[in-house]
Amino acid sequence: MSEIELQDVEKRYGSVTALNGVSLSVDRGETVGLIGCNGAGKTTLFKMLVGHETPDAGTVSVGGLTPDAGATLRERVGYLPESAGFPPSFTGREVLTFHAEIRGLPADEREHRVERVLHTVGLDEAADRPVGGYSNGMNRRLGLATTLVGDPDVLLLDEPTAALDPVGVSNFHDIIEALAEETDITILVTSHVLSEIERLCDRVVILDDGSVRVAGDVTDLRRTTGDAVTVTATVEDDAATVAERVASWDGVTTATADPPRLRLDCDRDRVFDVLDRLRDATAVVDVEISEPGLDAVFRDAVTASRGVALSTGGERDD
Ligand SMILES: Nc1ncnc2c1ncn2[C@@H]1O[C@H](COP(=O)(O)OP(=O)(O)OP(=O)(O)O)[C@@H](O)[C@H]1O
Repeated sequence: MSEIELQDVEKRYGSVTALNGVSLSVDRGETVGLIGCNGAGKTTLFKMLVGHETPDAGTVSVGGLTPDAGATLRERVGYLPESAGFPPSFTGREVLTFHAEIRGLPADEREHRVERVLHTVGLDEAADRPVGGYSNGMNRRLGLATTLVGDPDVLLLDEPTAALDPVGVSNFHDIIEALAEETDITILVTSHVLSEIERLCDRVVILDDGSVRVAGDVTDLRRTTGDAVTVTATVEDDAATVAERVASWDGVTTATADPPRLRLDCDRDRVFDVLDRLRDATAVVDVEISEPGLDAVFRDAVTASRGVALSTGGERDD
């Protein structure tokens, strides 16, 4: 049986339809990414899974519980909202002990559980410092620890790494990957950084305007973007002139220049012929071949649902 099951879920706020017939099934132990533009309905869906909202129509079940199960549901679900603040004078350990208490952990288990989650998120050494002095990354990891202290079956992470520096992002990813690998916790994560979803998730769900547009295995979805690969090369000759010449070659779909870089979209089975020709035509300093990522899948899904092309990466519409 699925850990999370939504059937034709609708949620309205006045005249705004936040969720419009969402059906979704997530198995225990899966890590699923939820992506969509601002206002697509991601946070509303999370709030429903943790029982902060109830559906106007349709059904929601998490581990067999419905959103109106209240505290019983919240014991099973750890929810890390987009922003979570803590009293600055509390130490990390005090924050977690408080969360352990409100989650109803017996007093004799609290200390051990707090110690364990401090270790999981790498805050052992900072445990007794006031959180007012924590970095953004440490704050986010403490937020994650507050969700883990109740030993949840389901973890909901809403843009968990927004505003973190690259080291903070990488530390956070390592923790999530370890959790996914070493436990059977079910993880749902939203992000506007699609490479993050590609790294962390087995499956992805694309929401737009309150509806699921695409859902599937990350690798399979990337394959649906066709047989194109992108070659990025640094060339010694003027890249714009080279791009003009290369644009008409067999196997090249588009050629653009951002001197000294050249960017070519090529047919996958012709890419090495194109590279050989390129090397004959100009001195190539370095070259990189990349496959289309989730950003292409996302753009196609949203473009198809709206009937208009997104102008840029398309992750945000604000
Ligand atoms: N409490 C509320 N009252 C009124 N409208 C709301 C409320 N919560 C959400 N909405 C509206 O529902 C829609 C979906 O919002 P939601 O926050 O779920 O989107 P989101 O995908 O999480 O967006 P973001 O990426 O910006 O966080 C938006 O149009 C939003 O304005």
